[in-house]
Amino acid sequence: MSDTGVIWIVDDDRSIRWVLEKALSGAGYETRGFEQADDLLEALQSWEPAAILSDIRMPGMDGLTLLGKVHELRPQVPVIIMTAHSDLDSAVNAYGVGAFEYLPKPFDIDEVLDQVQRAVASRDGESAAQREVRGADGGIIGEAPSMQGVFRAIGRLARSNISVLINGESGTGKELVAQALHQHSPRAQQTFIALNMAAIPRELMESELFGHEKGAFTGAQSRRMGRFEQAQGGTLFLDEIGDMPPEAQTRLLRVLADGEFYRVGGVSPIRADVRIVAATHQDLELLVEQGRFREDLFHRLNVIRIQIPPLRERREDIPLLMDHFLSRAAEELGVPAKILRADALERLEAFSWPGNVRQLENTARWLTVMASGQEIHPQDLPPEILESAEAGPAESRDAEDWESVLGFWVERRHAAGGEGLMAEVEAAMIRAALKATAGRRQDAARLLGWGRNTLTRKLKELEGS
Ligand SMILES: Nc1ncnc2c1ncn2[C@@H]1O[C@H](COP(=O)(O)OP(=O)(O)OP(=O)(O)O)[C@@H](O)[C@H]1O
Repeated sequence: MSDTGVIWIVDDDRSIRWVLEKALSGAGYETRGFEQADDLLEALQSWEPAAILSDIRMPGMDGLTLLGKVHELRPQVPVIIMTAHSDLDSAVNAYGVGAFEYLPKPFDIDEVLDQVQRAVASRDGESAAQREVRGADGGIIGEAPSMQGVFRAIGRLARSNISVLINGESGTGKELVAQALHQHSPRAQQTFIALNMAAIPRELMESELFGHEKGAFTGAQSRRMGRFEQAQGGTLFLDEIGDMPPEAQTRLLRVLADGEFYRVGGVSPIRADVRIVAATHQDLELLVEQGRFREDLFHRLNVIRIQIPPLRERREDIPLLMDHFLSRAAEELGVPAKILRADALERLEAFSWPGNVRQLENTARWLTVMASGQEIHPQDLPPEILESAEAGPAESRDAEDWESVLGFWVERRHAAGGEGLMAEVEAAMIRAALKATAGRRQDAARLLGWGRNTLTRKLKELEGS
């Protein structure tokens, strides 16, 4: 029998059931509440609801087990999983066994209504039970509401091939999100290739992307496959897309429009079956306005946008992330994981993390090596964190202390078995000098005490490395 238009809610928490029932009936749905998954399953033998909203953790049968059983019995019924344990794992687990949506608690009522509406509408389309079963990967940590938005976007995009543009500061996890998009896509079994536009010398960009035929240009001694060809059937992650030179932008646009490309010097077109995920820390709209990025390409890439917030805007994730990285660092080094004292954690939570999660990860490694005891005290923290707390924002800090900061860095690298530090220092100096001179090479060279040719040569070496 059909229970058409009726939304079933299963949650052991009576108040949650009540809130949902009120909201849904206010929106014109009939509802039926269940305290336990078993009762719902029994009713499902004789009735078929329009959709099911299920809690993930309940006494007796949990939400994901219920989900599996619902799909055996009534594969066409969409299920929305609600959970307070809001990480990507449970979301992806839910998608993997065919959930329609994933709703982290505490939820917004409008969002619940929106999802229920879409779940009901989806019944006319593809059956939720036909969703591919995929394993959970975990990996991305985040309980902050802004990260939940990111996870939901990954979940929603799971079955699609559309282009995605990821925005976020350096070290916020753009590549990780791109990988998750790939892993949860129908292309998961194919290749994921990551390419950083800022790291490829301009003159080699086209050949890197599309490959070349033998003799296409001086130095092209043999035919070479480009990244597009390598990623065939899979996903190509184009990081720092804002740094793509104009000629390459034009070619990329043509590939996206035509679905085919030519190797440099090639005459026969090659079909491009590649999903593009692009990322940037820059404001692409602004680059478009300034005429530095093609507007048509921007629109092609910007079908779906995922914005990853900087770590300082999701400080509530710092304890979780720190825990995760401390245990990982300990595992890598084969030592017991250090324990962070509450006062040390407070300092970490107050820090601005300009290098975002990457900086936090490095700090966890550093602490694992450098903190003398098993517990991490505030005084064990790296100087940049201690000093920033004492002296306020980076701008107001005494610029003369760079030598001591450098000293600490060298010590830490030495303790971690580091080598070849000068190359890193030189690269950092070059970047800093170019930043300080707004990219004017002549001025940067003078600042560094080099001739312009030396700087150009060093930059070439850096690009090639
Ligand atoms: N939410 C997260 N949970 C766990 N690890 C994370 C998270 N975000 C980032 N990381 C880790 O931080 C490091 C930096 O992440 P990633 O390389 O994805 O950043 P990015 O934004 O692509 O940086 P860039 O723009 O500099 O290339 C990686 O080691 C990644 O595994």
